[in-house]
Amino acid sequence: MNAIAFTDVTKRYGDVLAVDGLDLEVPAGATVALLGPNGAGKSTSINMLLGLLRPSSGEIRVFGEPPETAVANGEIGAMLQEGALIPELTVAETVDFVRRLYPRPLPLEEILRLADLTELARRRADRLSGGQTQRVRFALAIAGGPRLLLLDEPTAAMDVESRRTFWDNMRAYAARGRTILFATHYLEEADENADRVVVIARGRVVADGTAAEIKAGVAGQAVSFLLGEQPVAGLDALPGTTGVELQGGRVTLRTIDLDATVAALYRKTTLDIRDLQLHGADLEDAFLALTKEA
Ligand SMILES: Nc1ncnc2c1ncn2[C@@H]1O[C@H](COP(=O)(O)OP(=O)(O)OP(=O)(O)O)[C@@H](O)[C@H]1O
Repeated sequence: MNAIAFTDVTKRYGDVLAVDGLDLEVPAGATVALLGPNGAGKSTSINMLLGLLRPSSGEIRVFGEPPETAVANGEIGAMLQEGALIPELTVAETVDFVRRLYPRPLPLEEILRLADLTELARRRADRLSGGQTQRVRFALAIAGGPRLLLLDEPTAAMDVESRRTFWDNMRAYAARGRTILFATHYLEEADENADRVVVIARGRVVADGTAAEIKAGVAGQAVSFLLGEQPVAGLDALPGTTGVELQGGRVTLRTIDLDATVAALYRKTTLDIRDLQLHGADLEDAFLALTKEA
């Protein structure tokens, strides 16, 4: 069953086309990163999934239902970009207050444990650090035991240590078979924490797959080697090769098929090749190539 299905969804704000014919299906149990530059349409898509915005056209379903129904049934939890806590309440009081609003909440102790807040349970909300506040917001997002968890740039204000803890907590929740969609512009976060990365730019999906598939789909791979005085003529005809560069005796072949290029280099030439190095595209190269203005 699909947790999320967007079918040809468009969202306009006046003249601005924020989401442009978005088609996206996320099966139940997946952890998906929505990766895109500023203004790509990530927050708009998440707000539509929560029923906070209506699409201008197209259809959205969450577990087969309209978003409003899924929200009313406590199926969706969300951590959005803003949202203040009530300063006078303790962490435990805050979480307990919110969990009681849901039809099938998780037990309080379990929520505190999943969000790494057990030791801070009696701390007042206005005495928390930024990273601790984010953990409370995560706790509120999972309080109802949602089948679908939406996180809009959840680590934006966190330091390195808080981020690590946050993603550990997120993965522990995902491991219970829950579906997670998170928006980010951090490539490493998408790479490390999602089993699928959907790259969006200008309101459309421009790539969709595992991080490895997205990297492999971009012509950013290369092989380089030392050739000494031997001639470079003919190397541009090797399979997959898109360019040849020569610098200080080192030849670099750019390729869209690293395996084929390297195999042909050994099998189809008689060159004496030294110090062969392979250069894979990284996700950053792929992301920049995919999202740059057409
Ligand atoms: N309420 C609004 N009124 C008019 N335009 C809007 C509104 N909200 C968003 N937009 C525009 O819609 C486009 C998509 O914005 P959105 O916030 O969904 O992108 P995003 O991918 O979440 O960006 P960011 O990473 O910066 O949060 C942008 O061009 C933005 O300026």
